[in-house]
Amino acid sequence: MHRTRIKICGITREQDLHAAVDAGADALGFVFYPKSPRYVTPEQFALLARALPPYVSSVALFVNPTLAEVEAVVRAGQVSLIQFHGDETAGQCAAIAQQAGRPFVRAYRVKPDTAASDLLSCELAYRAASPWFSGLLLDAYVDAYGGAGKVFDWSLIPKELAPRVVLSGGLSVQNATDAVVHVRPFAVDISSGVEESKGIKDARKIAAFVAAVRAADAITTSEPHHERST
Ligand SMILES: O=C(O)c1ccccc1NCC(=O)[C@H](O)[C@H](O)COP(=O)(O)O
Repeated sequence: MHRTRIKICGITREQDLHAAVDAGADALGFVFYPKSPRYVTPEQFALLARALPPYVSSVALFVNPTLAEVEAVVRAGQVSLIQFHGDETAGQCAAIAQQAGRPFVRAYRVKPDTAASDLLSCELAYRAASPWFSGLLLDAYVDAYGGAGKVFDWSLIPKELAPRVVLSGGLSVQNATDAVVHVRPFAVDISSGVEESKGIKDARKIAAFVAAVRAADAITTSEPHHERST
């Protein structure tokens, strides 16, 4: 049975970390962008990371970081993966990931006029730039670097790319089935859709989202690929 990986992003409290782990999340995201309402300091992360159980990945999110900023987080607590959300070039991501000794995901903010070839060539360029490149996270292009709760047009995602991407941007329990059944991404990522307020997660929304994704996985396992509705 296909199992869509799930990342719950923007964790700021230990109770929310436990809620996400208990619900069955595969990865937790921690935001190190000071302007974000979900920002945690390396010191806060150090305490949160000690509560992570084995085999749950921790993803450290940055916007145009220096190597020193990334290394401070990697030293503070267990970081499985770096996620770049700013205007970093492939070379900058590669250099920081190499120095930090961590794989990385490149966030790509999809515009209405983004072509399939843009996404495919971006993935190719990053794969060529670094053995530490893990994949693309596709998010909506809005006036924020991330965490905006906005959906982009999923029909822009090339079918051959979908199984390798993290689908992000405005996901919720309401659109989780559509996302999994019609896009069939490797993973989904959610922040706003499981919050009671920015940075404060709602355990019931987390559990409902994970359950919806798992139910959709059961559908895709039993049925051929559906044409996308959006
Ligand atoms: O979440 C933030 O506040 C944030 C700030 C700056 C850069 C990235 C940020 N989040 C990145 C994520 O991976 C979010 O989960 C992703 O953008 C989806 O967010 P949402 O649309 O709210 O589910």
